[in-house]
Amino acid sequence: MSKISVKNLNLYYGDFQALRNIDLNIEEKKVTALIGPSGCGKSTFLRTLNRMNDLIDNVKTAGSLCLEDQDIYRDDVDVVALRRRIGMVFQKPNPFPKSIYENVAYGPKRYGIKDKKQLDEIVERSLREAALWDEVKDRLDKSALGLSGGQQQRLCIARALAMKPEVLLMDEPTSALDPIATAKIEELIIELKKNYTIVIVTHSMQQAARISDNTAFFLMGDLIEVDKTQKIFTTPRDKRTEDYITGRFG
Ligand SMILES: Nc1ncnc2c1ncn2[C@@H]1O[C@H](COP(=O)(O)OP(=O)(O)OP(=O)(O)O)[C@@H](O)[C@H]1O
Repeated sequence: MSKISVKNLNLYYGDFQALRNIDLNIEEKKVTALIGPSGCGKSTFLRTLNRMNDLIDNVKTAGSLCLEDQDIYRDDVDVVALRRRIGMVFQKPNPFPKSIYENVAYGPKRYGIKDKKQLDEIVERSLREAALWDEVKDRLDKSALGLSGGQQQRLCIARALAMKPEVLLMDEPTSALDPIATAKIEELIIELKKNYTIVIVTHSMQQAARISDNTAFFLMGDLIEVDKTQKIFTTPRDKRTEDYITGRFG
């Protein structure tokens, strides 16, 4: 089933067209990987899904993007509520300079949850879901900045999960991490897809092959091909996809 369906999406930064006629369905409770050479529009596309591009000046978006049956670009959409349903994790772990507890409790508190017991429960659930609880449960009041890079990234995932999103967008979430921390995040992503729909931008084709169900290949603003990951990496339909995955460019 499609969680998000994108039809005829075009996006411009001023006069520059960064995405052209994109049609793509994001399947529910699956991992969709976005791959392609630098500058092809992967991050731009990812940001259209929760309207993060709205924050950039001079962006024009046309086409239709639906989260289930809701058109997310309608004028009356509450963008804050939308971003609550579609959370985001960035390339570089970006915890707040606050305690581990406060990082996770921050969003729920802003949404008006004040009850300490309820916040405790959200913090524990989110940290458990992000496979971080056992490592931090005895130092919840310590600064998040004292965690390792991989732990910080799992904390950022916990922070997103605290808002009970339905979709998680991840923009190269492991590119700043070592192989062991990367493996932990990959395991976590595979676990999380039981409950969440995940869209991940990655430069690593090995990573896309390891963790994703579907893969979309972008090239210079066009979506060249989208299919089951297995198919993309074994028998792609388009010569350009084949050239990219066999390392002929990129
Ligand atoms: N804020 C912006 N203003 C103008 N042009 C932009 C902006 N952000 C991105 N672009 C341009 O849009 C195109 C797509 O960029 P985008 O960052 O989406 O690509 P990408 O595939 O994610 O690249 P990378 O893998 O290097 O992160 C590029 O040509 C880029 O220079």
